[in-house]
Amino acid sequence: MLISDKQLARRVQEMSVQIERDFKGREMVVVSLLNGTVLFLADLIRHLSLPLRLDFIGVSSYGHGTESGDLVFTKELRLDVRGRDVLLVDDILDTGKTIHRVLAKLKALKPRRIKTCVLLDKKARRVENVQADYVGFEIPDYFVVGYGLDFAERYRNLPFVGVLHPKIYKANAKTKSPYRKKK
Ligand SMILES: O=P(O)(O)OC[C@H]1O[C@H](OP(=O)(O)OP(=O)(O)O)[C@H](O)[C@@H]1O
Ligand SMILES: Nc1nc2[nH]cnc2c(=O)[nH]1
Repeated sequence: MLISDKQLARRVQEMSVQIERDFKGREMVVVSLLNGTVLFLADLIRHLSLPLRLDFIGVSSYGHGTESGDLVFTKELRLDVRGRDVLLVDDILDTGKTIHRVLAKLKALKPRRIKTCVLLDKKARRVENVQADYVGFEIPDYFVVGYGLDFAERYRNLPFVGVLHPKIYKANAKTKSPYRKKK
């Protein structure tokens, strides 16, 4: 275990206080990245008493492994963010490729401002020059699972953040993808 459920709860609450202070006075649009943010997002927004609208972008690049690959968009944003204050939420900032691409996509929609919020920041593997405005925890270079984060779609339901033992992903390296085959 790297971060316990109690530590997560305390930090998420602290982050919500910071966000409320910065977004006061205007309705915000929370844009959350699927699938990894489910638990973090649910806990974060229940602490926000500001008016907000919520939408999702589906984006995936890790497939069933532990290395970033091609980025695939699985769901597009539906809310209009033009002129709006946007809070972009993701579970982890690692190479930065996901947030970098999503930010470019969002900026093209002309929001008034975008702030980024991530639960975990793994600086050691950064490839793109991106930083988040709100960070829950900086973590070392481990492949982590739980509290929404998966390995091959498993472990998202763990209430804490844990480090995946290398023997698990090494053993899985030769197994089939959990995804449906394209017809
Ligand atoms: O900074 P990066 O190296 O781009 O990595 C971060 C992204 O990787 C994970 O997504 P994943 O592709 O595993 O999809 P998921 O959210 O459905 O698990 C995670 O949820 C982030 O969005
Ligand atoms: N589950 C999981 N997804 C990631 N995406 C980028 N880094 C990670 C990680 O450490 N764990």
